[in-house]
Amino acid sequence: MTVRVLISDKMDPKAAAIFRERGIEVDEKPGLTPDELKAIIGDYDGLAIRSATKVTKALLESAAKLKVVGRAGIGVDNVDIPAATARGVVVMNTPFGNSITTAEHAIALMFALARQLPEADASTQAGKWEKNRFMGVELTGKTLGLIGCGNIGSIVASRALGLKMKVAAFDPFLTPERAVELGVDKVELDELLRRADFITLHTPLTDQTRNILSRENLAKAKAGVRIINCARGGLIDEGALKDALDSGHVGGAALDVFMTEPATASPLFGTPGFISTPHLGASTSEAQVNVAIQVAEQMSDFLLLGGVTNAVNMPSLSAEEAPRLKPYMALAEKLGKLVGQVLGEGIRSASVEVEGAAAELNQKPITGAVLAGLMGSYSDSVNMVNAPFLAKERGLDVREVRHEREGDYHTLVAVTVGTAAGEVRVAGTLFGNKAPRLVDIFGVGVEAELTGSMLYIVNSDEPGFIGKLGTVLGEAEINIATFNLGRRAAGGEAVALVAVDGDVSRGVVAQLCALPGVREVVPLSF
Ligand SMILES: NC(=O)C1=CN([C@@H]2O[C@H](COP(=O)(O)OP(=O)(O)OC[C@H]3O[C@@H](n4cnc5c(N)ncnc54)[C@H](O)[C@@H]3O)[C@@H](O)[C@H]2O)C=CC1
Ligand SMILES: O=C(O)C(=O)COP(=O)(O)O
Repeated sequence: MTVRVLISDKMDPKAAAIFRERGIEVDEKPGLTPDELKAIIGDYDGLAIRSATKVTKALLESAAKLKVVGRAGIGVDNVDIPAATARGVVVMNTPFGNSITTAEHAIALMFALARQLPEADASTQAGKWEKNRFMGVELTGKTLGLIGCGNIGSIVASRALGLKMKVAAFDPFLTPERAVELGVDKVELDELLRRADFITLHTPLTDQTRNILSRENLAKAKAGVRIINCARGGLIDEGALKDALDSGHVGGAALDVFMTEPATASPLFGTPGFISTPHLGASTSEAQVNVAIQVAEQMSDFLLLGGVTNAVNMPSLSAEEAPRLKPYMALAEKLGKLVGQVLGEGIRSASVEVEGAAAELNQKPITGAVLAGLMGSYSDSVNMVNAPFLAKERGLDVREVRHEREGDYHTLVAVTVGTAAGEVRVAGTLFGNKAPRLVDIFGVGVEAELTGSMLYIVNSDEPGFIGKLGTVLGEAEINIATFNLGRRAAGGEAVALVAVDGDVSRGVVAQLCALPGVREVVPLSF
């Protein structure tokens, strides 16, 4: 089957080359309007983007085949992650490929502010030679306030320390040990504002960081502070920044990113002390090659092998692990599907146990597959990506249990599902490490392949039942492919799992239900 990827932003040609090498069809169409993109997105399994493409809920609704969005870069605020997750689309980024480059841009802007480089350049090239106009400040000994001390922030810190600056960092997730290791002072925001001669922002745009340099916080900053933003527009109140530059409270500001991009008009433009670049933080040839290669490899691994790296809405699964896990995920999904179809609605909890060889594997994808199977019976669009999210949304209590020891089987996945009526358990193993087999259904030992169209029948263990069942199916011209029987005790409750060719109509199900001793008949499909 042809796998197709669309690259909808300007990307290094290495990305397209990798997709092609790996047998994926690729179209490069940077600069489409949202409507143009919406019109064609339905043809693609993968979408590779940078910051210009907006992956909105409306776009995702037209993306019937889409399985993965790959961001060649870090920030994913241009992707509606909840909407992608709800539709089962994996979103991945490349969290390190452009961090040095972006940190260097922040440092470049800091120098540009300290020595008014853009203005001095423009004036000199205009033939003015204004040597006395451009008095700068030294960086040595000054305090740099970092808001956000993650990958980029910590690279900026190490460069600034090399420039003999003092570094104070505000980052609620920065541990005191890491701060010591980086050589930065971990401080609260107010202290940073009070102390910093330069402030640089390196947080994602979230509800907590939006407007973090608000009018009020700008007012708290040290007089003459110089501000750099190479992270995201929206972190600074641009109107308040303009006023603070005009009043001289802020001595200079350099923005690479803006609230609205492309920023072709802004009240800040032309303000003395203001410098801007058009979201160039990641734009070096080195960084663009890094992120292009990485995103194409990650997306190809996912589309071709099921490997998941750097997903922001799903646990990782290496391309090496994926083939080993594949049969387990098939087994897990079948077990989930079985219980989901037999119980229908009303599931409150699910516990996924792995035992023996299965316990050596990454359990998250196995649990995801169980949940996808379990909930797939009441929604068509459930998959491994959105199943854990949907389970949480439905208030399902999900547990994972790992037993290193081997039981009766060398490998086992068991699923216990709770409803208001109590708990039921099914378990399965892999024959030859690849073929999924059900070995326990609600406490009854069986050995059944879960495949195609099946019937789950509970009846009292009485002579003659199998003959009557065969007659009803035969008269309806339904061929029995395999027949599995198990029972709790002789003469007690028996369970039959019958694989049949073709679908079983409601009428036939009703006839089966009417047979003497039959307690339950559920048509299943795998
Ligand atoms: N201008 C450009 O071209 C580029 C911009 N970026 C932006 O830079 C941002 C940072 O990138 P990385 O350092 O790689 O991300 P990261 O995830 O490694 O670091 C972000 C840091 O922000 C901290 N943080 C989160 N909420 C915070 C809060 N409320 N207050 C203070 N700190 C908070 C986190 O704890 C984390 O340490 C990205 O999210 C992206 O938006 C990234 C690359 C290029
Ligand atoms: O990686 C990021 O977060 C960036 O902001 C880089 O954006 P870009 O890929 O240059 O549009």
